[in-house]
Amino acid sequence: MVTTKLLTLVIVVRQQKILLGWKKRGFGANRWNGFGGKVQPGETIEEGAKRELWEESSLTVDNLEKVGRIKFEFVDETELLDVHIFFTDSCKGEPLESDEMLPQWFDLDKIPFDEMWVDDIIWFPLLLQKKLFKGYFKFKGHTTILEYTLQEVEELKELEMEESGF
Ligand SMILES: Nc1ncnc2c1[nH]c(=O)n2[C@H]1C[C@H](O)[C@@H](COP(=O)(O)OP(=O)(O)OP(=O)(O)O)O1
Repeated sequence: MVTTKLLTLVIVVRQQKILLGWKKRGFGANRWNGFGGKVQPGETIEEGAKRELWEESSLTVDNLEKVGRIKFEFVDETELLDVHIFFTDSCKGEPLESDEMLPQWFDLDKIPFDEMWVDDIIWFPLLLQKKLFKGYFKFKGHTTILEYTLQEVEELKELEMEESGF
C-alpha cells in the first residue's frame, strides 16, 4: 500500500541572499536545504512550516507565501513525499544552529546546487522568479532522477487540488 507523508520546506531570502541549512542528521543529511519537516497531527501545513523554521533556524515569520508543491516517489519505496514549499523575505531574528541544521547565507547567484538535492536546481529558478509551481520527481535512491514533471500554475488554489496525475 502506498502512503503519503506531508512535509514542508521554507525558503528564506533577505537582502539578496538565501538562507540554507546544512542538514546534520536524518533524511537528506549532508546537503544544503531549506528548513522544514513533517507536519504534525493537529497543525495546519503553514503552522507546521513555521514551527519547523523556528526549531531548525530560530527564525520566526508572520506570513509565509505558499509557492509550490512537489511530490517525490522513490523506486521500491511505498511512501510518497508531498512537500509544500513556502517562501519568505520577512523573517525575524538571526539564524542559529540547531541540532538538525547549520544555517548559512548564500548570494542568490551562488546557490550551492552541487551540494543540494539534485531536483533543487530544476525548480529553484521558478521559486526565485516568484512563480507558482507544482512538480513530481521519481528517484532511484537519493541521487538519481528517473523522470519528472514541473509546471507553473496560475493560481495557488490549483496547488491545493488533488489530481490523480500530480
Ligand atoms: N528532493 C528534495 N528536495 C528538496 N527538499 C526535500 C527533498 N526531499 C525532502 O524531503 N525535502 C525536504 C522536505 C523537508 O523540509 C525535509 C525533510 O524533512 P525531515 O527532516 O524528514 O523532517 P523532520 O520532521 O524535520 O524530521 P525529524 O525531526 O524526524 O528528523 O527535506
